[in-house]
Amino acid sequence: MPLIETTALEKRYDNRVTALADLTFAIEPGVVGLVGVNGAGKSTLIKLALGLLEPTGGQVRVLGLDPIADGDRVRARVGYMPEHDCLPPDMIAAEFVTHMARVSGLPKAMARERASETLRHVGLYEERYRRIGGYSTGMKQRVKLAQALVHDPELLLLDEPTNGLDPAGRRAMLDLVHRIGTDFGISVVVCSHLLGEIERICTSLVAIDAGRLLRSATLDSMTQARDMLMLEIDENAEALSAALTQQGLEVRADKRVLLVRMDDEDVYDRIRDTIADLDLSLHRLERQRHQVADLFRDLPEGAVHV
Ligand SMILES: Nc1ncnc2c1ncn2[C@@H]1O[C@H](COP(=O)(O)OP(=O)(O)OP(=O)(O)O)[C@@H](O)[C@H]1O
Repeated sequence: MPLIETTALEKRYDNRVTALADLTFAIEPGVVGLVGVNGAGKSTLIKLALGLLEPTGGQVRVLGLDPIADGDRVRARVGYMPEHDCLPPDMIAAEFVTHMARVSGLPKAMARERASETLRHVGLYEERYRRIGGYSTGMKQRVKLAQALVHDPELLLLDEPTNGLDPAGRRAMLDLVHRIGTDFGISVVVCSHLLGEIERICTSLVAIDAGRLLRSATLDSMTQARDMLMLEIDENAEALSAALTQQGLEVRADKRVLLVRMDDEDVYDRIRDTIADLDLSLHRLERQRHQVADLFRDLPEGAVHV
């Protein structure tokens, strides 16, 4: 079952601002990056998925449920980390996370135990009895993450979890998110306006711009299908290009350099055999792995920050 599935989803604010339009996609379990520049509609999508907002058109399903009609069931199975600072500065972290566990319906003793455990997972065990107001930005982000995790959800929705952090803090937060996905087996949707930052921890990506879908695909399908073999030969590149094209391979030629799409591993053998048949001498052969960011460069300028 998809984690989140939308069909022609639309959200207009005050009948004026169209935050999302005709958005149709389905994402499978894993760590999913939701990318788009500020204002693209990421937070709106998350709020629709939580049932905090109602669509003005189309529909959204979360774990197969309608977030408006089945709001309680969705909230029981989903954890949410909001983008902006929303923590009570005078509360002690352990008390706050325990309280959030109680709000989710856990009995008192279990809520306390889960709060300690969750604060340990996010790296705040030693500091758990300190006032939140005295925490650094990185520690506050971790408390927000802990309260989202405390009721042991199946799906975490994280709105810009690296907001306000320095580069080391951003890396640490993303490593933590990655571990939640791999070690605890919890699916995660992580919003970011920086594709390059989150691609390394994601199993799939959904990119939106001005409320519309740009792309939705798994990382594997994005990278593998786009790998190319770069080969350089001393002479007669045109003959080699023609022979490979005739075999159905996709070839781009630029003087002595050819780029051949790697559809499968036997492309290596076919190139080797063709070079031998034509009696050419190969100067260089290299596999060019495409960075995910490369695949977004052909999109409208500024649509996604890579
Ligand atoms: N409550 C609101 N009333 C009116 N317009 C809104 C409201 N909330 C968001 N918008 C508008 O909807 C659009 C999408 O906003 P949204 O916050 O979903 O984008 P975002 O991708 O999450 O960006 P950011 O990371 O800056 O929050 C923007 O044009 C924004 O100004």
